[in-house]
Amino acid sequence: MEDKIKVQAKNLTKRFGDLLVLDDISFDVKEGEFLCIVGPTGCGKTTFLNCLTKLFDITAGEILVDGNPIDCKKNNISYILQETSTMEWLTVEQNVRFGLDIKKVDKKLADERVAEMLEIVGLTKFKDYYPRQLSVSMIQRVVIARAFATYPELLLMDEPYGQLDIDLRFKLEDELVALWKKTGTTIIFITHNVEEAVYLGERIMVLTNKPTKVKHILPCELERPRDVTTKDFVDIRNEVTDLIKWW
Ligand SMILES: Nc1ncnc2c1ncn2[C@@H]1O[C@H](COP(=O)(O)OP(=O)(O)OP(=O)(O)O)[C@@H](O)[C@H]1O
Repeated sequence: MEDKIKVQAKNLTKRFGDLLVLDDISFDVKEGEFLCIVGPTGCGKTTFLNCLTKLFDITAGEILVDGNPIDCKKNNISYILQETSTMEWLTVEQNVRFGLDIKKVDKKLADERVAEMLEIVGLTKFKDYYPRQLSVSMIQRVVIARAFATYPELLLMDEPYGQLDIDLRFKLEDELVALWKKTGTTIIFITHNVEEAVYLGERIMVLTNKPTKVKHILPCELERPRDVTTKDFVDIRNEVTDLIKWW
């Protein structure tokens, strides 16, 4: 069976005045895929996400979700940024439930979803805590559980773990993979970190310097959980590292 295309960038161009940032970019993201995007600082990774969510107007070309321009009322999209945080005045459980309430999901299903999400990220015992009582890692877990609770069709992640130390990052990445498998969500994950891209992605898209084009898209079909010390892992990591020698 042919893979269904979830997101399609067609000849996407974005300028800010005279500054050409995205230069005629075309690529597809398959439904249920985990795509990692790596590219040099300032090449337009965040700009791409902002074009996708219609925060920015596109100069030329288009981005389609399921073959149509995105409709933020109809499409169920979650977005996690580096600085995304919890809602301080809500408990862990209420934070995770937030999107379900907005979407007026039936109470029984919402209860099940919240319980399921809290279980996967290991926060069941802390469901009545407030964010101020939690560690940094627990807050990150609330954020991710909240993002997945509605089983979004598309999750956009912009350097969510850039500031975290490596042990914690690996744990959160494993939970992210577990949630992705559980929900079947299509994920577009932006990172500067090549190892993180190879640990997570099913394909890795490497961008050039501005004006930005797609330099290469590599498959990354390693078994999960991935082991960063295996030859296959190191080979892909080296290949991506060679591709991102932007200088
Ligand atoms: N609203 C805006 N107005 C004008 N220029 C902008 C705007 N947003 C982004 N830019 C410019 O577009 C380029 C791409 O920025 P963007 O933040 O998308 O890059 P990035 O790849 O996400 O960067 P980083 O790796 O630092 O996260 C930069 O040169 C930036 O200065």
